[in-house]
Amino acid sequence: MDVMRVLHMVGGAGDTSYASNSSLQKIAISKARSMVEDSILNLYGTSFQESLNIADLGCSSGPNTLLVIKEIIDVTHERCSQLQRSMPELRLFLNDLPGNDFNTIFMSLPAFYDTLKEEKGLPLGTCFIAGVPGSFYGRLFPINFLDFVHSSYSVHWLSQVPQGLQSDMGLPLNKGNIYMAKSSPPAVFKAYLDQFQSDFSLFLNLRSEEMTCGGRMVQTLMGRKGEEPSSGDCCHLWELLAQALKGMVSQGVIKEAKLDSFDLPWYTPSVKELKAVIAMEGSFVLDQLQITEINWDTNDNDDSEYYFFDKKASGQNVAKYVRAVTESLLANHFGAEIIDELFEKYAENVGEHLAKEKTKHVNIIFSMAKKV
Ligand SMILES: C[S@@+](CC[C@H](N)C(=O)[O-])C[C@H]1O[C@@H](n2cnc3c(N)ncnc32)[C@H](O)[C@@H]1O
Repeated sequence: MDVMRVLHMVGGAGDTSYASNSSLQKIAISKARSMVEDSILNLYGTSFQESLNIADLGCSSGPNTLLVIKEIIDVTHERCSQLQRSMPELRLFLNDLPGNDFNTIFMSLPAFYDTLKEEKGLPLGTCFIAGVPGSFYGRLFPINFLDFVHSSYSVHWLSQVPQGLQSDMGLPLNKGNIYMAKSSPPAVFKAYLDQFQSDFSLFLNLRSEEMTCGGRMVQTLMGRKGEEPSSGDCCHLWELLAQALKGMVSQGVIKEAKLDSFDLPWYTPSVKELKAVIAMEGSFVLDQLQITEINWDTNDNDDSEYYFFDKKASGQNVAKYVRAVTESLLANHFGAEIIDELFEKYAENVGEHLAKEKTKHVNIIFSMAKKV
């Protein structure tokens, strides 16, 4: 599968779109806010440049896309007001793969510029927003260009399904699974880790070329707390999806060989694995790093005493946001006609699981500066 060509979040604003089903990622963005603020203040508060070039990598389309941009504009604006300086010109670049729904973003820009003017008194000509289609596993910007890079929930996507998931005879090694699972053989864990190390190292190397010395980066990735590669906090979500697919194999809706040849281009690193790649690649100094957790059921994240668990509603909530991010890959491999049924089964599996055990996603948020 050519991941860079096939992968895209469900576009538009319909019931199954990413725009309507990205509450998980919205919570993740809010958890990284203080690190973004610190990085921008560090960057701008010492240099007072006339312009800042800023990129959001893997911006997708929907409310979150402009949320991050608004946060960056707000913090720069507040800082300038405190210092009684005029705003630098902000050049904001929204990057995603070419299949991303950039049209929806572009159509929302006039209203966004109006909001900036009404809320902040920022006239047109203070912020320039542009789309940059392309893979962040390739060069996207000129040399020494970017002052700040942000990326949330994107770099855990690998550039390709790892090589090495087949035996020498070409037989699938990860039979019945779609990601690293407890029943996966060691070669599968190795193949996934190798791919992550090579992709993340390439990502850092490319950004180090594009970023200015002292330029800053803030990233949020889904990760795992422990070193055990198939631990529940990162893999169970996919084991339940594999279970739903297996059910469809038993019913004869999907061929077993089709399931055996599908693996997700995705990796949830541990902090140790992440730090090792940053150190080995060598272009960046790690500044802050934090682990946060978000309940799978995103309606249950404000610790409200008024939250009542509803197995069906919780299962459907999780299934909707998982569908919004994986539908393009699954439909490409298994056919679009299985998707509705698959996610009905998946919602049931997730509901059953959550009835037994409240489960959380693990996020690693970190900030780095490019070495001078
Ligand atoms: C789950 S979305 C996150 C979107 C947004 N940052 C948010 O937090 O809501 C992940 C995005 O990363 C993008 N992505 C994955 N691999 C990419 C790559 N190699 N280059 C650029 N974008 C990529 C996907 O297309 C998708 O839009």
